[in-house]
Amino acid sequence: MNDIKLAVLGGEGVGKSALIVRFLTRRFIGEYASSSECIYRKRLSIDGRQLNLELYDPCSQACEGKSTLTDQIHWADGFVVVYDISDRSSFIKAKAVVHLIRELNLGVAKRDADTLVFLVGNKQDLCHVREVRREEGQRLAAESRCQFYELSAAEHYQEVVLMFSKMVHNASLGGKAKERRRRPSGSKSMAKLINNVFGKRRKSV
Ligand SMILES: Nc1nc2c(ncn2[C@@H]2O[C@H](COP(=O)(O)OP(=O)(O)OP(=O)(O)O)[C@@H](O)[C@H]2O)c(=O)[nH]1
Repeated sequence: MNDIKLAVLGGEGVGKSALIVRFLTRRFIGEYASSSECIYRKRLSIDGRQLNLELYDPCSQACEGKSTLTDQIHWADGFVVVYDISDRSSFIKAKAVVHLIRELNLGVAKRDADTLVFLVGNKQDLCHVREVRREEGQRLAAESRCQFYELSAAEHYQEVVLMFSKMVHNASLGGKAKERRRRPSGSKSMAKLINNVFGKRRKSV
């Protein structure tokens, strides 16, 4: 069975947990605990194949055992980088995250340059107080070889599911190559790294 590991990254309060919870449970519950990082786990069937999905939701505030962005980037098969369209500072942060992912990819190996990254402008329902134009998101995505989405965890259930499903599908296609790249360092050391980075917090939905 394939294991797919996705990290949802971005600034504080952009709606990372809201997007994950919407995808996994269909619900938008409004308020989400943000004092700890966690990994949500779910078994999925995509194109008739069984997959174990792990979705990493970081902690924006200072918290025990907090992993670094570099650790998160090394752990995941794909990234959803989120900003809030009504908060320009969150777009600047998303841009920095996307650039860092691309820089680290190049540092590891040239063939990793196209690691899967989706750029998501969330809170589209707040477009009356928009601070980031859609074209700016599109431009950053095009420059950084990302797929781009503007959506609302609050109002667009179908779009949120489509976005994550596409990410899981694409990550599953690249999984074998990734597994081959991981093998030389040994699966034990990978498991150890994950435990060191994320501790033992796990959530199943
Ligand atoms: N209007 C609107 N509010 C949203 C949307 N998504 C999330 N929110 C709200 O934004 C706030 C932050 O959402 P979270 O999901 O906790 O954001 P986060 O990025 O996980 O936050 P941290 O873990 O603190 O970094 C909450 O009050 C959510 O209800 C959206 O699509 N539209």
